[in-house]
Amino acid sequence: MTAADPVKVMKEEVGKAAAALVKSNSVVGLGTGSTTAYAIQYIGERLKSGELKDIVGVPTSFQAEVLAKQYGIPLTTLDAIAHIDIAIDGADEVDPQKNLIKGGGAAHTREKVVDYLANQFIVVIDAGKLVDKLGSSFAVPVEVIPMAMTPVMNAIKKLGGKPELRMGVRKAGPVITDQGNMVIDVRFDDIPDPVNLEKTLNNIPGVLENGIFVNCADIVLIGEVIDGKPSVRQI
Ligand SMILES: O=C[C@H](O)[C@H](O)[C@H](O)COP(=O)(O)O
Repeated sequence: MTAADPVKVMKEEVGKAAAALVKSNSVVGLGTGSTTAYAIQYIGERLKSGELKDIVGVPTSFQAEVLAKQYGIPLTTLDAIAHIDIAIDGADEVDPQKNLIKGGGAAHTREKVVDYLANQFIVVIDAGKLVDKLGSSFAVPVEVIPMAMTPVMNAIKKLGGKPELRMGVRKAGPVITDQGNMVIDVRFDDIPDPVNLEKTLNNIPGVLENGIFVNCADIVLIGEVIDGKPSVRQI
């Protein structure tokens, strides 16, 4: 028998813990990525068992929509609801102030809309996503409309960033987002002020949204494996 992949174990454990926080009669923001996928699965299982009743989900991506349908979670749109009670979403980096970099799956634009609207935003990560400073291991994803790609890249270079157009895997050419745009991944040697950088990037004409999320995460659930045993702690 092969040993379970510890990262997968952490993701499943933390996804399950987040799913347990969802209450009946609530509107749930459904995030994107491999960690949130477990939360969606366990929300579906709680619905199926009758433990959870009358919830509707607001998906943050085509991936979340497909998974929600697969696990029997009824869906709605932002036009049909007055609020979101809880959103569950992953992250690529989390700093001690609970600022995030998101967008490893190119879904950060819709995620930002849904996660910021939620009364409670729960972030689900494995312990490897914790960093002392944002940008230390992950580039900042920037969604850009295709005709503005070159001027946006030039503007980013002037800010000291190193932009790289995200290319598809098993697809020739760039990654195309759910909105039909492209993603530029930007490496910064240092991000001393994430609040300011988020605004500065979004002010470049042609940028739709970037993956820096500040002042929005309420709880970060961290999946860990300690002495071979999976556990979840929160900050
Ligand atoms: O665009 C994708 C999202 O921001 C994801 O939530 C993020 O990349 C984390 O994904 P994962 O849980 O697969 O590491």
